[in-house]
Amino acid sequence: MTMDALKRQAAARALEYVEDGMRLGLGTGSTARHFVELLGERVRDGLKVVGVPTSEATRADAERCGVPLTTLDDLDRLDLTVDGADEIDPDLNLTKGGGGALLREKIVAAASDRMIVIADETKWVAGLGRFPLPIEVIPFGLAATRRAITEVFAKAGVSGELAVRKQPDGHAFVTDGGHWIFDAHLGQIPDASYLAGLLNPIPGVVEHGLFIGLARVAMLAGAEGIRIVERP
Ligand SMILES: O=C(CO)[C@H](O)[C@H](O)COP(=O)(O)O
Repeated sequence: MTMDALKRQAAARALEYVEDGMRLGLGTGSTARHFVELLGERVRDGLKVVGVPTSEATRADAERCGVPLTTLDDLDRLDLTVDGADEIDPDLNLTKGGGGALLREKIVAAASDRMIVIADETKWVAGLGRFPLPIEVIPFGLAATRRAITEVFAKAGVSGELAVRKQPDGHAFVTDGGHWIFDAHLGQIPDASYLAGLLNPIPGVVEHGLFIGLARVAMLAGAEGIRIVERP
């Protein structure tokens, strides 16, 4: 089975948790796109839901699939968010932001009663850090922000290259919020929760890709079928 087919299987399983009338957070990335497409099929069959997209890309996908949309300006709470991840550890802490949507993804996940993460089994890791950690920053004062991040890395016992994310044309990648992203190549993060707490207050850091305690359930698709892991 292809990786794409596995992602679609995980998305299909998450769809079983969607009920009529739900307010949904719609994640970003190739796995979340499968969920949006399958949700669109259910909407065409009469399911009544409303979604909040976590990126302009997901907004476009949802509109194409006929999923009714709203915003967190109009709603202050969601029932369920379904999103992908770049890494998932046994406590269901996540690394997210490979697609650059971490800020809206975290706002939407935090506003949801429940977050289900959908992925293929390759995203399951014993500990976070192999995937470069995205850190969304304000472009103003970049060198000072970089220095402050490096200092908290030392405090958290991690180190590695901190690279501004680039587009294929060499220009800086710009998020939907108009910010830049540092990708931190750390290799391993011994205490992701501690590092998250150190990164949060740095001026210039808008958000980072450590999602601690947000996901409640993970649906992991592999050759043997779907494995469902609930947060301990
Ligand atoms: O965090 C994300 C986007 O910001 C995605 O959920 C993450 O990158 C996983 O993407 P994919 O499903 O394409 O592997």
